[in-house]
Amino acid sequence: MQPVDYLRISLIDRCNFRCQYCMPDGEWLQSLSQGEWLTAQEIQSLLEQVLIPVGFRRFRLTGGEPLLRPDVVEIVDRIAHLPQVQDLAMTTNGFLLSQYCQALHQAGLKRLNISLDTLNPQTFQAIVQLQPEQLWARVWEGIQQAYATGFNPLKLNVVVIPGLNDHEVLDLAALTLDRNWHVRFIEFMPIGNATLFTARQWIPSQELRQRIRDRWGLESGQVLGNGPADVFQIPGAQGTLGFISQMSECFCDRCNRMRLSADGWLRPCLLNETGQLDLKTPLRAGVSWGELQQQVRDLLALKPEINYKDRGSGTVGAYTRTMSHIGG
Ligand SMILES: Nc1nc2c(ncn2[C@@H]2O[C@H](COP(=O)(O)OP(=O)(O)OP(=O)(O)O)[C@@H](O)[C@H]2O)c(=O)[nH]1
Ligand SMILES: C[S@@+](CC[C@H](N)C(=O)[O-])C[C@H]1O[C@@H](n2cnc3c(N)ncnc32)[C@H](O)[C@@H]1O
Ligand code: SF4
Ligand code: SF4
Repeated sequence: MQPVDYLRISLIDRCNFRCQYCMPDGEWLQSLSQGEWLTAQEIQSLLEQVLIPVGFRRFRLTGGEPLLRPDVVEIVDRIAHLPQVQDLAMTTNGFLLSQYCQALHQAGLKRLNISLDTLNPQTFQAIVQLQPEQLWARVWEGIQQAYATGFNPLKLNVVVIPGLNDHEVLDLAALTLDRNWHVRFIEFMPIGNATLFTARQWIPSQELRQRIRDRWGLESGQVLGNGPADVFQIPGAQGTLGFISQMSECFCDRCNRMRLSADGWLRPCLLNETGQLDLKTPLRAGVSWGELQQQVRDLLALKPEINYKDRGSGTVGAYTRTMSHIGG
């Protein structure tokens, strides 16, 4: 078993996009109120006093959209300065990146993964389900600025949806030819929008690799990361290609992570609801750090049994929390 030392922290459950694959169809999502969020100080205390002592060392800030959190730079600064932290990264939709990338970098954020499912502005509007033009251009500008600011490696996440953006796989892969960017293709998972998942299904990474291999050839590659991507490279390209293949090649037996939600629930698995632990209520009630550490150690001991394969054991009907709530 892998050591579980990677924590994905959701800073906020709200988002300024409504990506088709992430949000339930036509359903209004109830958001947490600001008072329900862990504060910046509470996140720092939980890390320093509970989660780092039980072994977490690598952290990723996500959401919802983490850049909607007003104190995001302060949170980065607090985490980056904890001496035991070995890696601090963020996953964002990039819309507010131009505005924030300098401050985030100065505060100590090292790596960024940015969602970019298409190179076509109209397809982008259809995916994020928002009307204003210039959305794609603004995200593209954010990516360029983040790269210029020095975020390295800079990764782009593409959820591949049959009939929606799969015809762009070669164009997206081509971004890595002359840029040191790392494009990752993610198999659509059955969380977020069940209707879309049932209608469209997913494309196995193996099939995408074959398309790329037929065009340019493909060899194994390497890039810094803590996640489940299998990394390849077009021969001679500056960047790499990653494939995140939960559906075709379940990677649960190498799972190294847990998630902390914006309202302080520690969750052992993205796709299985078993074992979630409320840390905020006892924290606010003054329960001792030692007691909280013990509760997390007990959950870590159960973690190998809580995974996608065994999801039926913990999930009744549909998932009660979506990707944006859990922290994807
Ligand atoms: N099933 C499953 N999918 C995951 C998990 N972690 C990440 N993913 C998928 O991988 C995608 C990309 O994750 P990112 O937020 O970019 O982070 P990462 O791949 O862990 O990051 P690196 O440290 O750069 O490797 C997510 O959107 C999910 O679709 C996980 O624990 N389980
Ligand atoms: C939930 S988002 C949160 C961070 C940020 N808002 C963003 O989009 O990058 C994190 C990641 O989850 C991925 N994601 C969301 N729903 C998914 C699904 N049903 N299957 C696979 N990946 C999904 C997104 O593409 C994104 O890369
Ligand atoms: S949380 Fe991320 S993936 Fe989900 S709707 Fe927002 S931008 Fe899209
Ligand atoms: S589905 Fe659960 S156990 Fe499997 S890799 Fe993702 S978080 Fe880990």
